[in-house]
Amino acid sequence: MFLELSGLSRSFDGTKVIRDLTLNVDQGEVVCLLGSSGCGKTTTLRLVGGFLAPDVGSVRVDGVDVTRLSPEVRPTATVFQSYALFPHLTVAGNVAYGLRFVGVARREAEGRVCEMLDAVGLSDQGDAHVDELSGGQQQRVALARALVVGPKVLLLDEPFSNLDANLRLRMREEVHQIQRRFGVTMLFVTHDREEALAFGDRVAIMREGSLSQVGNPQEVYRHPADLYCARFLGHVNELEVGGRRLLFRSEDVLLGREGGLTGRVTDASYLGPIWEYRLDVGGSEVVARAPRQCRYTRGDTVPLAIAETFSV
Ligand SMILES: Nc1ncnc2c1ncn2[C@@H]1O[C@H](COP(=O)(O)OP(=O)(O)OP(=O)(O)O)[C@@H](O)[C@H]1O
Repeated sequence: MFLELSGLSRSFDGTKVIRDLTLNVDQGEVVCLLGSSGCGKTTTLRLVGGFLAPDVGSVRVDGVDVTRLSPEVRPTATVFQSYALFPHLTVAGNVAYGLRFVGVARREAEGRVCEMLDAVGLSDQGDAHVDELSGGQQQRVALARALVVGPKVLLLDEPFSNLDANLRLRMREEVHQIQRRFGVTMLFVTHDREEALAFGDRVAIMREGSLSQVGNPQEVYRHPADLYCARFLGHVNELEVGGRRLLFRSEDVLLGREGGLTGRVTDASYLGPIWEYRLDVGGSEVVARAPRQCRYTRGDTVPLAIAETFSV
């Protein structure tokens, strides 16, 4: 394994925040660390980046134990939520900054800065000051600054959280392209389930300082380890049918299809590409997501079938 987190634990003021966390990441793989606020995602990233030391456990990168190394000498680079750019330096100055500590000759440094600015689409902004840039551009500078040192592992802490929804999607795609181009191994922190599913080769679901499930997006979504993981990734319907408890996703409810069940529509919300319905099915609430063409209104009685269930 390329990045190995083994049995990491860390307490603050006597409270255990990270509990015996183990995670292995392949070379070139993107793993998204997904969890609710306060579950320990940033602390985990700081342990990997060297900004914090674990009480117990180790971090290895490419076979080397880096647990006691400081951030500057670790083969990792971090993109923080706040970008942490230097306002008094130009775009190129910010990108070049990291190279000062790794003893790269001036000419080579200039070449690498140019290459990185090109990779993030900022070739013509090298002389600009960072406070003249938009949020998305600042994000690109932060990414270029992290990549310029040629890290073996790139750590990203909610890098898109300050961007609006459209830019967020665009930056996600751009970072994905850059990741593929450089083949860099990534640990990516987010609390956004869609972002984790779309971005990660694997998703690691974190809860109260440890990992509840690690798997590829389809695995964690379709075969959740437990109800917590299932609910974290989307709405879970629970229905007693013939003495059995069925668990199923809202998009697996087929409205208008004869399946032995009937529901009464209690609410309908238009979400753009789809409608979301709430139905009363024999006294239980069922949430259904259906294409635009599938149109019902409150009070309608609708036959329904369930396409797929899952168990935990
Ligand atoms: N330096 C610190 N001193 C004391 N407590 C800390 C410190 N850093 C983190 N914590 C606590 O550890 C817990 C986990 O924090 P962490 O920032 O890792 O969570 P998170 O999952 O990244 O949350 P968010 O999504 O809100 O950023 C929280 O209860 C936090 O208050």
